[in-house]
Order: sequence, then structure tokens, then C-alpha cells
Amino acid sequence: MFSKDIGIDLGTANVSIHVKGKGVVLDEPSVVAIESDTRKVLAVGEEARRMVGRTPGNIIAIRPLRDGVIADFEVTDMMLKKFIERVGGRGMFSRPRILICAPTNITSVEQKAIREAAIRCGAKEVFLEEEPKAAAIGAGMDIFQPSGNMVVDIGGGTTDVAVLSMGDVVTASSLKVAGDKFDAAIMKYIKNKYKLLIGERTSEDVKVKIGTVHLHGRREEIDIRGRDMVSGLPQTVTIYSDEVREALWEPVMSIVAAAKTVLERTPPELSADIIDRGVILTGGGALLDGLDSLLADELKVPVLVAEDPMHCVVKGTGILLDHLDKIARRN
Ligand SMILES: Nc1ncnc2c1ncn2[C@@H]1O[C@H](COP(=O)(O)OP(=O)(O)OP(=O)(O)O)[C@@H](O)[C@H]1O
Repeated sequence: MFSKDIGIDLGTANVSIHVKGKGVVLDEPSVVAIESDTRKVLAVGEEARRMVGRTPGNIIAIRPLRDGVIADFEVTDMMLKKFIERVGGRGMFSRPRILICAPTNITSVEQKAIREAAIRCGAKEVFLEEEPKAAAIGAGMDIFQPSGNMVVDIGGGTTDVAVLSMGDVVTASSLKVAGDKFDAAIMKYIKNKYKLLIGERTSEDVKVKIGTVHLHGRREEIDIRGRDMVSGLPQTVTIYSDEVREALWEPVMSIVAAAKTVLERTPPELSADIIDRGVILTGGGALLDGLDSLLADELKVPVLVAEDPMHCVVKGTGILLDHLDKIARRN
């Protein structure tokens, strides 16, 4: 038996777990498949994700954290437990300290419930930390100095924009527009233009494989399949990058607007630092083609995509666990 610190990014799209000395040991979609009458968990993570939209009547594949909030706490609790067990939380480690980054807008009741879930999984101590802070640290920023660092973390359910200095958030904005809303916008566009109904996974595929948000972004195409709304029969349509740009314009511009507002509210000394260092993009949404150039054009500051953006938050939890003195006063 040995004690290890565990850092968890409890994301609306993905859960990642970092174990001290080992690095990122788990990376799974935040999906749970349950039997609807008994509420028995049949699968979690990738296995459950493959079932989304393909389950028979008595099985449901749930994303318990949706749109940046905990939509189903009981299932979130079960999922968290399964993942901690999978990395050896109950057996191998004697009472680990667990640091969790949860969606920014969860209520204090939900925070308490997450703490209790982690305690039930065997945690000795539980710390909750704000996502943008962990993202910035995981992206390699030294946010503990008296200088301005700006991070835009675009996940599945939420986008967090924050300016940090001396270890804390100075100005911030959190909006429920991120990867899921991009997928929904693509679905709506294809429905309106081609009268074709597609599923969330197809829509996400279009975004990842050919999507762009910049006029000078990539130019690719993909054949997608769905159900024709008129005939009711399966149909194939070719979609182009330019069309995805058009579909994503509205949600992307709301992220641009949030970033502008945060910059406008930032004290001038810190703004000067941001011009020098640039804005760092983290989260899976940072991988969207052309987003860095579009934000740079709109904000008139350099914008850089962090290395391995989807793991910045969980890597940040690992670093924070090594410096618990810097966060202990908040927990
Ligand atoms: N190459 C890519 N291009 C565009 N989007 C991508 C790409 N890869 C992943 N994504 C999107 O990133 C999102 C997931 O990102 P991430 O894992 O950072 O979210 P999360 O931390 O679970 O969510 P949140 O921060 O809202 O809790 C999904 O919407 C996914 O479609």
C-alpha cells in the first residue's frame, strides 16, 4: 500500500486522471451506459460512448455533465467512482489526496457532493480548484508571479476566459458555449441546408476532420451519412470546410466577444504583459482549425495553442498537488 496524490479533470466531455509519479493514467469520455429500469452501470468511458445514439430501449448512454453543469449527479458519482477504482484508488493507494477540477459554474451543493463522492472513494483530503487556473499552470504559465497571463480554455460544455496574476484570477468570464455547441450548430446547419438529420458523433467528426473557423483556414471535404427528412431514407452528403466555418460563426463569435470583454476589464499593467506573452488556448476546442488566428485578428494580441491542449487541466492538477500550500487557503 502506498499513498499517491491524484489529480482529476472532471470535464463535461472527458475525464482525465493524473497520478503523481506516473503522469496521465486515464483519459476517457464522460459517458455512462446504464440499464434504465435497474440503474445498473453497464459501461463507462469509451465503451459507453460507442453506445451513444445506438442503444436499445432498456439501455441509456448518459453524459452526466452536460452544458457545463452536473445534469445527473447520481450518475456523475458512479462514473467518478468507477474511474478512481480503475486507476487503483481503492486498492493500491492508501487514502490519496485528490484534487478535482470541475466545471466552473457548479453550485456549492454540487461542490460538496463532489467532495463527498471523492471521500467515499477513499480520499484522505479533497481539494477543488478552478479550471482556468489549472489550465494555465498545465500550459506552462507561471501564474504565481505579479504579471498578467491570459488563458482561454474551450472544453465540451464551457469556455473559460481568465486573466491570472499572483496565483489568482483577476478578471474572468465563463460561457456555456464550447465544443458541444459547435457540434449542435453543425447539426442545425446541415438540417437546414440539406434536410439531413445527423447524430452528435457525426457532427463532431465533421468539426474535427474538416472544420475551420478562419477564412484562410483549411479547405477539405467529407462525406457524411444521415437520415433524409423528406424521404426518411439514409442519405450521403458532401460537406466542405467553408460550410463548417459558416455554421460555427455564431458560437465562435460569442467566444471572441467574451475574450474582448475580459481584456477590456483587465488592469492596464496586466494588459501590457498579455501583449508580450500572448493569450494561451487550452482544452479540446483549442484544436479547432483557425481559432488561434481568428482570435489573434480580433483581439489584436498574439494567440498561441498550448502544447497538448486537452491535457493542460489535468497536468495542472498534478503540478498544483506538488504546491498545495499555494491553494490550501482556498479549500
Ligand atoms: N481536433 C479537434 N478540433 C476541434 N475540436 C476538438 C478537437 N479535438 C477535440 N475537440 C473537442 O474538444 C471538446 C472536449 O474538450 P475537453 O476534453 O478539453 O473538454 P472537457 O474538459 O471535458 O470540457 P469542460 O472544460 O467543458 O468541462 C469536445 O467538444 C471535442 O469535440
